[in-house]
Amino acid sequence: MSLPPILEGRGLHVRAGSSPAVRGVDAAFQAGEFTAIIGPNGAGKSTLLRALLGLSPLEAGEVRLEGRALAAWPRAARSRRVAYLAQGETLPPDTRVRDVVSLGRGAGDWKWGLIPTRPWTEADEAAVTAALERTDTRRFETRRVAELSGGERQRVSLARALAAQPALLLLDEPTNHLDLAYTLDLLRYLRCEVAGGLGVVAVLHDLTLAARADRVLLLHQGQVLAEGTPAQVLTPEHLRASYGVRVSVTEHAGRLLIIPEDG
Ligand SMILES: Nc1ncnc2c1ncn2[C@@H]1O[C@H](COP(=O)(O)OP(=O)(O)OP(=O)(O)O)[C@@H](O)[C@H]1O
Repeated sequence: MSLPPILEGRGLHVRAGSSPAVRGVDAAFQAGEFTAIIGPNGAGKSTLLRALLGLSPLEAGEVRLEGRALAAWPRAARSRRVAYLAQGETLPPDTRVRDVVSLGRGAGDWKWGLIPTRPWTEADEAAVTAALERTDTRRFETRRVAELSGGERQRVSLARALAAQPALLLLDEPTNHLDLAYTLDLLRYLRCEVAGGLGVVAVLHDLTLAARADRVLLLHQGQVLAEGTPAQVLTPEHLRASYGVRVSVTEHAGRLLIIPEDG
């Protein structure tokens, strides 16, 4: 019997500006599963993530978190279950790294934006330390954000999201700014967390990375063009239809390689 989804969107229609950006998408995300969302620029990937988080108003459809309508969840409880790392997230430049990561523990827990609604505990401290360690950011935890490189900031953003100890982690292009070593580290880390039960949904542009997910959702013009295992989705036909590029797909050492033939 399959597990119920942590987060589920049914019949989602979302407008961005004056045009429809997501058109009739169904998507469900489980614990212990790594889903890659792929598709060309403007396909609606970020808009879909934002809609699933309740950050973009729905024109039609419904999002349910653990079986309950998203709108019925208090904001703080919702952000403890589902953490989000936005594309190009900007962090407060004068804030120290550890304090930024600590924000992940209390998202939405501030009354009138000023007064914490619950005391800071040892469990909070331990979760922050663990998130710093897992992202290899603890060694500069006392530095200010303004003193970090783009890749280091990206890892601090990830640490902030992880500090919430969510059931599901939504990441929008998390490998932006990361060098090859940290990209592979991130992937290894995510795989390890997924094995421990975390659900991960990542918007990825690198199809070779997407090929290492459990499941791939290919968006094209706001609709799901294909969904399934990497081998089912990452076919020359699907990639030609969505990206307009001819590719060949081969297997090397048990992994799919996508090689563009044009150009
Ligand atoms: N604020 C906005 N106002 C108007 N149109 C928007 C807005 N945000 C997004 N769009 C449009 O909605 C569509 C989907 O955008 P979205 O950012 O979801 O795509 P994406 O697949 O994440 O793209 P990318 O790979 O370039 O990040 C695009 O056509 C985009 O131009």
